[in-house]
Amino acid sequence: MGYKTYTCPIARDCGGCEWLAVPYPIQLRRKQEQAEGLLGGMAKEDGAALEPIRGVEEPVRYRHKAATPFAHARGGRVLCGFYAAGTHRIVPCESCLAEDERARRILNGVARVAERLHIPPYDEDRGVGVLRHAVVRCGWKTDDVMLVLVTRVDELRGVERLVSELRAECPEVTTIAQNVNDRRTNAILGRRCRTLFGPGVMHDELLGCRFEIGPTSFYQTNPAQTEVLYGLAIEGTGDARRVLDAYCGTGTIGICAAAETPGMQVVGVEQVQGAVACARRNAEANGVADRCGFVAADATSWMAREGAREHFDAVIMDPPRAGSTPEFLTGVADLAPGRVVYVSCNIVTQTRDLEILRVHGYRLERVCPVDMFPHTKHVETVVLLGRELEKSREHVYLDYEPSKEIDLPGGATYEQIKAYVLEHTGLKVSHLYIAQVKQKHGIIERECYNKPKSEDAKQPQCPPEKEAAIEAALKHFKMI
Ligand SMILES: C[S@@+](CC[C@H](N)C(=O)[O-])C[C@H]1O[C@@H](n2cnc3c(N)ncnc32)[C@H](O)[C@@H]1O
Repeated sequence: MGYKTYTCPIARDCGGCEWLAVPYPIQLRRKQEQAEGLLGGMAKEDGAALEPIRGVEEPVRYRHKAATPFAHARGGRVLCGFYAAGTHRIVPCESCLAEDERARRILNGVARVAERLHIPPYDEDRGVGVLRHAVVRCGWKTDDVMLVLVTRVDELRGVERLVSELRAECPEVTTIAQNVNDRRTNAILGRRCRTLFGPGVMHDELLGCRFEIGPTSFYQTNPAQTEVLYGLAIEGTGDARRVLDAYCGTGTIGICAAAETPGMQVVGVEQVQGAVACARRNAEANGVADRCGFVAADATSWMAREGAREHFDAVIMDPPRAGSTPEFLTGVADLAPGRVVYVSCNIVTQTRDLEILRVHGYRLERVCPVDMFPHTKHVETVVLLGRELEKSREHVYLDYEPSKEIDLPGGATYEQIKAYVLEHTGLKVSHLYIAQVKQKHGIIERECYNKPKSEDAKQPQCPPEKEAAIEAALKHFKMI
């Protein structure tokens, strides 16, 4: 076929690049099909464009973060590398073509130093030993390199010697942190950190903004494709003035959006305290602190407590693989932003969550897959949703005034009525039909919702079974 393919001496054993032998254009086609398989039906129903996947020119050296576990080997040797697919057997690796060249060299250097200084690797079966993992992150637009040593215990004997040997072995490293993970879990990082050398943080740049990254902060692994991903997300906010950046990490998307859009205000919500502290410093460093605020909280609890009182024109959400929660998504729908941009690294949970937003009147407008991890089956997607209500307002209800509706004692919003009818009868009812039934019962006056664009503009009449379903909902919400 003439396609370039890549080889790796440990490809057979290492579980990392499962599609390495597949030519890159075919990998992209498979990912496109994966996105179409899960999101295609919804996109078609909503009339949204499922755009071609954004791939890369040269699918190598794209990972700027790399990690290794450690294990004992005969003769006091310390092993590091990748776990063989589906096992906890370590496959040593000299150089990985997916990673920044510095990363593996540094991780192997850590193993050599641990061996020399007799620092025992963690034994996960017995829960003993000290050194669990090392994580290295290399700057894309900077020369910063952060090394994080993950240990089972706080105390590191001979720490000064350890640091000086690591610096001699890995001169590229600009900061070293220790992270303590004392839990018997597969999660790499624990909660406690301390700086062993250098500033304890590193910096990198995305879309012209400079970001501080801490040892436990989430920061995208593939920075070049992150710019593509963020560009799509920012484009998706349209002309929004006030934006919620939910699951914001170190504030990267919101800060890039605010830096690009004069006057835009951003509220970021993130559960990792350290990442929020970085986000605040990042907003300062990029001159947008007066327009960007960050809250350390679980997104769902924040939405229930504070979010419900806010107004946003657009919501960007970028949750972890597990996706969001029904409570958060319902909270978003209640806030009724004109646009929702859902960035995801797991289309399965994204599809589940999008269904909830659709029940509340949101419709897919664009679906953009992005390849963040060549040679793997992972695909990231940016889905842009608009509010059906906005469209109907524009097209049918020129004089619609939501405040009159929402202010009614015991009243429910149009979206709540629609959701109730759908849940109890399976019928989809439009804003217009609800308005007609409300008018029939004297809840609203004609002038406030229904002014045809022209004399001959057609208004379909609510069919009897939908009228009965809407009346049941109005009774349920004690509106009639
Ligand atoms: C996929 S990352 C996205 C971060 C950021 N948007 C970026 O591009 O760097 C998901 C983020 O959600 C945070 N997170 C996970 N669960 C959360 C929750 N329940 N509430 C708030 N943030 C959460 C994680 O700590 C992580 O920073």
